[in-house]
Amino acid sequence: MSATPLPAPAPRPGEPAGTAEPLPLVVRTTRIDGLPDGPTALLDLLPDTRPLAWVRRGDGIVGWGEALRLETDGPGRFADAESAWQATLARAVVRDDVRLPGTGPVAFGTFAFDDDGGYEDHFTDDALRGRRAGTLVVPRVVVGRRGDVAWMTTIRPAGALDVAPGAAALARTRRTPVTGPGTVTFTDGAVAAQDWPALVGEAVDRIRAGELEKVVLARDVVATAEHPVDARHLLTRLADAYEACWTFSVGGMVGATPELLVRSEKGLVTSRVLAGTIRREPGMSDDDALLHAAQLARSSKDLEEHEYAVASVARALQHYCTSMNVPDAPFVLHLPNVMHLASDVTGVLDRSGLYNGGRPPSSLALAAALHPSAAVCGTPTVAARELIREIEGMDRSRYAGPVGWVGSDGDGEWGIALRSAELSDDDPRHVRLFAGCGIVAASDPAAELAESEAKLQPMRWALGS
Ligand SMILES: C=C(O[C@H]1C=CC=C(C(=O)O)[C@@H]1O)C(=O)O
Repeated sequence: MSATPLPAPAPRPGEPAGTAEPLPLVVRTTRIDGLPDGPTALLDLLPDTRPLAWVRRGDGIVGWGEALRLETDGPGRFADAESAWQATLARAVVRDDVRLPGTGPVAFGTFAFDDDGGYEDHFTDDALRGRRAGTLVVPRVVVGRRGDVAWMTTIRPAGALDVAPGAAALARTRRTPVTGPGTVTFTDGAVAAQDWPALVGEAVDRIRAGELEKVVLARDVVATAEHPVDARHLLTRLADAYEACWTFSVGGMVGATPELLVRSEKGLVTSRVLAGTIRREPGMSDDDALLHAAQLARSSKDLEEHEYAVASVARALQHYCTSMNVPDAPFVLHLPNVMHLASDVTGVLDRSGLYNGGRPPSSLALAAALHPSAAVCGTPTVAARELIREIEGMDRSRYAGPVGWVGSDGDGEWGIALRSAELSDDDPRHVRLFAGCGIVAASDPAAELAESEAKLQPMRWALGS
């Protein structure tokens, strides 16, 4: 694990370079007025370098700059990130005049789907590190909105130039115009689209043979753009068109996910569980959409897929809650490209600290406990993860891992990084798009390929000029 404050702290007298502890962070939050309304108003503030975002229906937080970056990896990536964050907070000097979720110190995070093992035959050491990584980024500036209240937070290592938060500081932020990617070509990722149904067929055989009940298999597509891909171009298009989703950007993972792994706010825990999908054709009438929704709600194959996902979330959350509400039946979530079976599971957080050395679990700890749910892995979890490692043949990296933010009181929101793309560090014109499908005994490989195409649609569209 490593913590990288920017700028690097100077060694104290007599101390060798590189061993100094990160300097304490100085954090100030102030209310700001005059932020325009609209689903992209926060995103429109972002500069082009490493934008950070978690926005839905115009509310949320965006950030830029790096006051601190915490890098972890392997099976301990969540716990190590949590303790590094707690250590950072313990030394921070905070003045928060707003006191809402997302004000004060905030870290944005993205975590790899998998943590370990089984890949050595397929991937190089470098690729393995990416697969296992976890990152928390504490921005220099955060701007947020919740309903009528907007705020700005500045975060700096003690001793760095003090920038008072407020409208004047916001106006001074240097922003280059958002650029489009130009012409974009798409090619097969690790597994060619035409070969993918055979993998689904293999999974169906293994399920029918009784090895497991459900597995989620994914595929990737590589996009190559004429110009460097500006994450802000993707973010604003997604936030405009997919308003029911959480539009995110952290560490080069960009997307609009409909699935909330966990929100923890003032003792109330919520998880939006999705599994079970039907495609929505472009131009479909409202009447046809309702017929499709009814078909989805009656589909025993989709209801089975959904039940496994809800059970996995309920099972993981029950250890942390004093009471829970798990809906008996799902509702149908309508998105522009697909409809999903959806269940909002809620619980009251056990604040006794019984399970966590006297402290209630943070939203990050809850995300760690819930990951990977059966919406992205399968049932039983271990068998499904093994089968994914064995047959998927793809580096999931941070696709289907938790992405979101955590605040100083532990409250925060973590989505599952779906309907997402990974921007390349090496070549800004390259982007990897991902989509996966839950497979059960009744799954049809050709239909799953069509479903994965529908799930790729938001990112393909966002890359349009
Ligand atoms: C794994 C993905 O979707 C999950 C979430 C909703 C519906 C799903 C399904 O019906 O298969 C998947 O469980 C993805 O979009 O890449």
